[in-house]
Amino acid sequence: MLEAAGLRFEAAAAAVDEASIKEAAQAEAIPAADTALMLADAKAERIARRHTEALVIGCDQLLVSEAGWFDKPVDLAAARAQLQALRGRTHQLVTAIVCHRHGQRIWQHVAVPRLTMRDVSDSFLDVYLAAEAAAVTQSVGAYRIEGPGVQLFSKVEGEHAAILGVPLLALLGFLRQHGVLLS
Ligand SMILES: Nc1nc2c(ncn2[C@H]2C[C@H](O)[C@@H](COP(=O)(O)OP(=O)(O)OP(=O)(O)O)O2)c(=O)[nH]1
Repeated sequence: MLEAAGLRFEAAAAAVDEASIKEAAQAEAIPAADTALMLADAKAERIARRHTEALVIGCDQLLVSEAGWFDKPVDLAAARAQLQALRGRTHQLVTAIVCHRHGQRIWQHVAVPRLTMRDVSDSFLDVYLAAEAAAVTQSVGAYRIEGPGVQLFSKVEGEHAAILGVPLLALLGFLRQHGVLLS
Protein backbone atom coordinates (compact mmCIF):
# COMPACT_ATOMS: atom_id res chain seq x y z
CA MET A 1 0.00 0.00 0.00
CA LEU A 2 2.80 2.43 0.96
CA GLU A 3 4.73 1.52 -2.18
CA ALA A 4 1.62 2.02 -4.32
CA ALA A 5 1.23 5.44 -2.67
CA GLY A 6 4.73 6.36 -3.87
CA LEU A 7 6.46 6.19 -0.48
CA ARG A 8 10.05 4.94 -0.06
CA PHE A 9 10.45 2.86 3.09
CA GLU A 10 11.93 -0.28 4.63
CA ALA A 11 9.63 -2.80 6.30
CA ALA A 12 10.86 -4.54 9.46
CA ALA A 13 9.13 -6.99 11.77
CA ALA A 14 9.26 -6.11 15.46
CA ALA A 15 9.71 -8.92 17.97
CA VAL A 16 6.99 -7.87 20.40
CA ASP A 17 4.96 -10.22 22.60
CA GLU A 18 1.61 -8.84 21.47
CA ALA A 19 -0.43 -11.58 23.12
CA SER A 20 0.72 -10.67 26.61
CA ILE A 21 0.18 -6.94 25.98
CA LYS A 22 -3.37 -7.71 24.78
CA GLU A 23 -4.08 -10.03 27.71
CA ALA A 24 -2.89 -7.43 30.24
CA ALA A 25 -4.87 -4.68 28.52
CA GLN A 26 -8.08 -6.72 28.57
CA ALA A 27 -7.50 -7.70 32.22
CA GLU A 28 -7.22 -3.98 33.05
CA ALA A 29 -10.23 -3.12 30.83
CA ILE A 30 -8.07 -0.81 28.72
CA PRO A 31 -10.11 0.31 25.68
CA ALA A 32 -9.30 -1.30 22.32
CA ALA A 33 -8.05 1.99 20.79
CA ASP A 34 -5.56 2.51 23.62
CA THR A 35 -4.49 -1.14 23.39
CA ALA A 36 -3.90 -0.91 19.64
CA LEU A 37 -1.86 2.30 20.22
CA MET A 38 0.19 0.51 22.88
CA LEU A 39 0.91 -2.34 20.46
CA ALA A 40 1.79 0.03 17.63
CA ASP A 41 4.08 1.95 20.01
CA ALA A 42 5.77 -1.27 21.19
CA LYS A 43 6.55 -2.26 17.60
CA ALA A 44 7.78 1.23 16.65
CA GLU A 45 9.97 1.51 19.79
CA ARG A 46 11.54 -1.86 19.02
CA ILE A 47 12.46 -0.85 15.48
CA ALA A 48 13.56 2.66 16.49
CA ARG A 49 16.26 1.14 18.75
CA ARG A 50 17.92 -0.28 15.62
CA HIS A 51 17.23 2.71 13.35
CA THR A 52 17.88 5.71 15.59
CA GLU A 53 17.73 8.32 12.78
CA ALA A 54 14.65 6.92 11.02
CA LEU A 55 11.07 8.08 11.10
CA VAL A 56 9.49 4.82 12.30
CA ILE A 57 5.86 3.99 11.54
CA GLY A 58 4.16 1.38 13.74
CA CYS A 59 0.71 -0.10 13.19
CA ASP A 60 -1.63 -2.48 14.91
CA GLN A 61 -5.19 -3.57 14.39
CA LEU A 62 -7.70 -5.21 16.71
CA LEU A 63 -10.99 -6.68 15.65
CA VAL A 64 -13.66 -5.75 18.20
CA SER A 65 -17.14 -7.29 18.12
CA GLU A 66 -19.99 -8.05 20.53
CA ALA A 67 -18.42 -11.50 20.77
CA GLY A 68 -15.13 -9.98 22.02
CA TRP A 69 -11.72 -9.19 20.51
CA PHE A 70 -10.30 -11.40 17.76
CA ASP A 71 -6.76 -11.96 16.49
CA LYS A 72 -5.58 -13.47 13.22
CA PRO A 73 -6.98 -17.05 13.18
CA VAL A 74 -4.27 -19.68 13.54
CA ASP A 75 -5.84 -22.10 11.03
CA LEU A 76 -8.89 -22.70 8.86
CA ALA A 77 -10.90 -24.24 11.71
CA ALA A 78 -10.31 -21.14 13.84
CA ALA A 79 -11.18 -18.93 10.85
CA ARG A 80 -14.49 -20.78 10.41
CA ALA A 81 -15.39 -20.45 14.09
CA GLN A 82 -14.46 -16.77 14.00
CA LEU A 83 -16.60 -16.06 10.94
CA GLN A 84 -19.52 -17.90 12.54
CA ALA A 85 -19.14 -15.60 15.57
CA LEU A 86 -18.98 -12.48 13.36
CA ARG A 87 -21.77 -13.24 10.88
CA GLY A 88 -25.01 -11.32 11.20
CA ARG A 89 -23.24 -8.64 13.26
CA THR A 90 -21.24 -5.45 12.87
CA HIS A 91 -17.63 -5.42 14.02
CA GLN A 92 -14.98 -2.71 14.21
CA LEU A 93 -11.38 -2.86 13.00
CA VAL A 94 -9.61 -0.64 15.54
CA THR A 95 -6.56 0.42 13.55
CA ALA A 96 -3.80 2.37 15.28
CA ILE A 97 -0.79 4.01 13.67
CA VAL A 98 2.06 5.91 15.33
CA CYS A 99 5.22 7.67 14.16
CA HIS A 100 8.33 7.72 16.31
CA ARG A 101 11.44 9.81 15.81
CA HIS A 102 14.52 10.06 18.06
CA GLY A 103 12.90 7.88 20.69
CA GLN A 104 9.67 9.86 20.96
CA ARG A 105 6.15 9.26 19.62
CA ILE A 106 5.55 12.37 17.47
CA TRP A 107 2.19 11.41 15.95
CA GLN A 108 -0.69 9.00 16.48
CA HIS A 109 -4.01 8.21 14.86
CA VAL A 110 -6.72 5.60 15.30
CA ALA A 111 -9.22 4.75 12.55
CA VAL A 112 -12.23 2.55 13.30
CA PRO A 113 -13.85 1.17 10.15
CA ARG A 114 -17.16 -0.64 10.81
CA LEU A 115 -18.09 -3.73 8.82
CA THR A 116 -21.51 -5.40 8.81
CA MET A 117 -21.27 -9.08 7.94
CA ARG A 118 -24.16 -10.91 6.31
CA ASP A 119 -25.57 -13.90 8.18
CA VAL A 120 -23.78 -16.18 5.74
CA SER A 121 -24.64 -19.90 5.66
CA ASP A 122 -22.28 -22.68 6.70
CA SER A 123 -22.24 -23.94 3.11
CA PHE A 124 -21.15 -20.45 1.97
CA LEU A 125 -18.34 -20.62 4.54
CA ASP A 126 -17.29 -24.07 3.26
CA VAL A 127 -16.87 -22.75 -0.28
CA TYR A 128 -15.31 -19.44 0.84
CA LEU A 129 -12.73 -21.07 3.13
CA ALA A 130 -11.85 -23.74 0.56
CA ALA A 131 -11.17 -20.98 -1.99
CA GLU A 132 -9.32 -18.59 0.36
CA ALA A 133 -7.41 -21.31 2.27
CA ALA A 134 -4.33 -20.02 4.15
CA ALA A 135 -4.95 -16.39 3.10
CA VAL A 136 -7.58 -16.09 5.83
CA THR A 137 -4.91 -16.57 8.53
CA GLN A 138 -3.09 -13.41 7.34
CA SER A 139 -5.93 -11.13 8.31
CA VAL A 140 -7.43 -10.33 11.71
CA GLY A 141 -10.95 -10.85 10.41
CA ALA A 142 -10.29 -14.07 8.47
CA TYR A 143 -11.19 -12.23 5.25
CA ARG A 144 -9.53 -10.15 2.53
CA ILE A 145 -11.95 -7.36 1.71
CA GLU A 146 -10.01 -6.73 -1.51
CA GLY A 147 -10.73 -10.33 -2.54
CA PRO A 148 -13.65 -12.75 -2.19
CA GLY A 149 -14.02 -11.58 1.44
CA VAL A 150 -16.09 -8.66 0.16
CA GLN A 151 -18.93 -11.15 -0.45
CA LEU A 152 -19.24 -11.53 3.33
CA PHE A 153 -20.49 -7.96 3.85
CA SER A 154 -23.69 -6.02 3.40
CA LYS A 155 -22.19 -2.69 4.60
CA VAL A 156 -18.66 -1.27 5.04
CA GLU A 157 -18.01 2.15 6.61
CA GLY A 158 -14.53 3.68 6.71
CA GLU A 159 -11.32 4.02 4.68
CA HIS A 160 -10.42 0.94 2.64
CA ALA A 161 -6.71 1.34 3.47
CA ALA A 162 -7.54 1.41 7.19
CA ILE A 163 -9.31 -1.95 6.82
CA LEU A 164 -6.12 -3.29 5.25
CA GLY A 165 -4.21 -2.10 8.32
CA VAL A 166 -2.90 1.41 7.53
CA PRO A 167 -4.99 4.61 7.87
CA LEU A 168 -3.23 5.93 4.79
CA LEU A 169 -4.91 9.34 4.29
CA ALA A 170 -4.14 10.37 7.88
CA LEU A 171 -0.54 9.11 7.53
CA LEU A 172 0.00 11.03 4.28
CA GLY A 173 -1.38 14.17 5.92
CA PHE A 174 1.10 13.82 8.77
CA LEU A 175 4.02 13.13 6.40
CA ARG A 176 3.21 16.33 4.46
CA GLN A 177 2.94 18.34 7.67
CA HIS A 178 6.23 16.82 8.85
CA GLY A 179 7.97 17.82 5.61
CA VAL A 180 8.56 14.24 4.44
CA LEU A 181 6.16 14.64 1.51
CA LEU A 182 5.47 17.67 -0.69
CA SER A 183 2.23 19.51 0.11
N1 LIG B 1 -5.19 -7.95 3.01
C1 LIG B 1 -6.02 -7.69 4.04
N2 LIG B 1 -5.50 -7.57 5.30
C2 LIG B 1 -6.38 -7.32 6.29
C3 LIG B 1 -7.78 -7.18 6.09
N3 LIG B 1 -8.36 -6.93 7.31
C4 LIG B 1 -7.36 -6.91 8.23
N4 LIG B 1 -6.17 -7.14 7.60
C5 LIG B 1 -4.83 -7.20 8.18
C6 LIG B 1 -4.30 -5.84 8.56
C7 LIG B 1 -3.30 -6.16 9.62
O1 LIG B 1 -2.01 -6.32 9.05
C8 LIG B 1 -3.73 -7.53 10.16
C9 LIG B 1 -4.18 -7.49 11.60
O2 LIG B 1 -3.38 -6.70 12.37
P1 LIG B 1 -2.29 -7.37 13.39
O3 LIG B 1 -1.67 -6.23 14.07
O4 LIG B 1 -2.92 -8.46 14.17
O5 LIG B 1 -1.23 -8.07 12.46
P2 LIG B 1 -0.13 -7.35 11.64
O6 LIG B 1 -0.10 -8.01 10.32
O7 LIG B 1 -0.36 -5.86 11.67
O8 LIG B 1 1.27 -7.54 12.28
P3 LIG B 1 1.65 -8.15 13.66
O9 LIG B 1 1.60 -9.63 13.43
O10 LIG B 1 0.63 -7.68 14.63
O11 LIG B 1 3.01 -7.61 13.91
O12 LIG B 1 -4.86 -7.91 9.39
C10 LIG B 1 -8.28 -7.32 4.75
O13 LIG B 1 -9.49 -7.24 4.47
N5 LIG B 1 -7.36 -7.56 3.77
